[in-house]
Amino acid sequence: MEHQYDQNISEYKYSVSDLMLTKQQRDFYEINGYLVVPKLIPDYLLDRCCNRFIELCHEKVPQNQNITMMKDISRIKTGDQGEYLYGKAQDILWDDEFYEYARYPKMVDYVESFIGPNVMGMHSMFINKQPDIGTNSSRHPVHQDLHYFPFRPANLIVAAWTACVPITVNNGCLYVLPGTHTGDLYPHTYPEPKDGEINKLYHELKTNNNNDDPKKVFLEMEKGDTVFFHPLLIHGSGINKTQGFRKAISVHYASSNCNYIDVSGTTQDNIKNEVIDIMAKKGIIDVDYTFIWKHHSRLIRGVRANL
Ligand SMILES: O=C(O)CCC(=O)C(=O)O
Ligand SMILES: [Fe+2]
Repeated sequence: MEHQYDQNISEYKYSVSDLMLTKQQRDFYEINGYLVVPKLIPDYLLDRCCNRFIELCHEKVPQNQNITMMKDISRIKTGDQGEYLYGKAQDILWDDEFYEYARYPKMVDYVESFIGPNVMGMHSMFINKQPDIGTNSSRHPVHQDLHYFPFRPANLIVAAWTACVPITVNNGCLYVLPGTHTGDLYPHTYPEPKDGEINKLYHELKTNNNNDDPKKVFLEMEKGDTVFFHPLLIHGSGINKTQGFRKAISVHYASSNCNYIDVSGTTQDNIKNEVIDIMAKKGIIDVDYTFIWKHHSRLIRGVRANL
């Protein structure tokens, strides 16, 4: 199929083509920095991902798959096990079940509309937000994803995030600040301890005046609904006030035509050093930040260029 890539000749800045997007959807993304597509991913595929996550909570993770199982900080202390202990599976692109999500053709068609034909999966996770036990650790503080990424340009990066169960304000849905993708990348750091316990690497926007921002939009979603969002969009998620598990799966895609950048001396220095320290503790030493990203990413469609 011939696709029209009109990046240079159109007024569009944050999307490269109309392959999957109606004019209305494309305009919405350009203005707001996110787009919800209802019922994009079929239930059977999400059920398989949920089952795989539960399996991984109880079994040894295969060595060849790169997956990191992350425990919720509050649950480590309570001695909980299984789904109550693990809040996240990270770097899931080499697992057959999760990969079916990441490569789901209709979703990648949308991704291609935002970033073009050479699609890399850069960052991936299955998120299991457990019931909060009063420590606030189930919240995800307000942030911009670009803080974590040592590659540019930002406009050739897009996240896909899919609800695996019905997600509401009550169980900690995503919230977004529409239009913030047109701004800068801001400094991030750990939230104040008074705000409760916080999981490793969950940095927060430093100038956090956004909590009472009237523009905060809560994205309540049905199972299978998928939100695409720009890496500068300010977003986060609240605590899970229910007794159920709020499950979601996400992949952050980038065009392989992006380039790695050295983030030393920038606002991203803190996250870079923290990730390198974590790697060193795992015995992976003398690697730079971009090596880690090269190692975790996977080509999904098109050709691998620079990343
Ligand atoms: O699922 C959440 O609560 C937050 C996820 C998130 O920030 C992301 O996928 O970029
Ligand atoms: Fe995020």
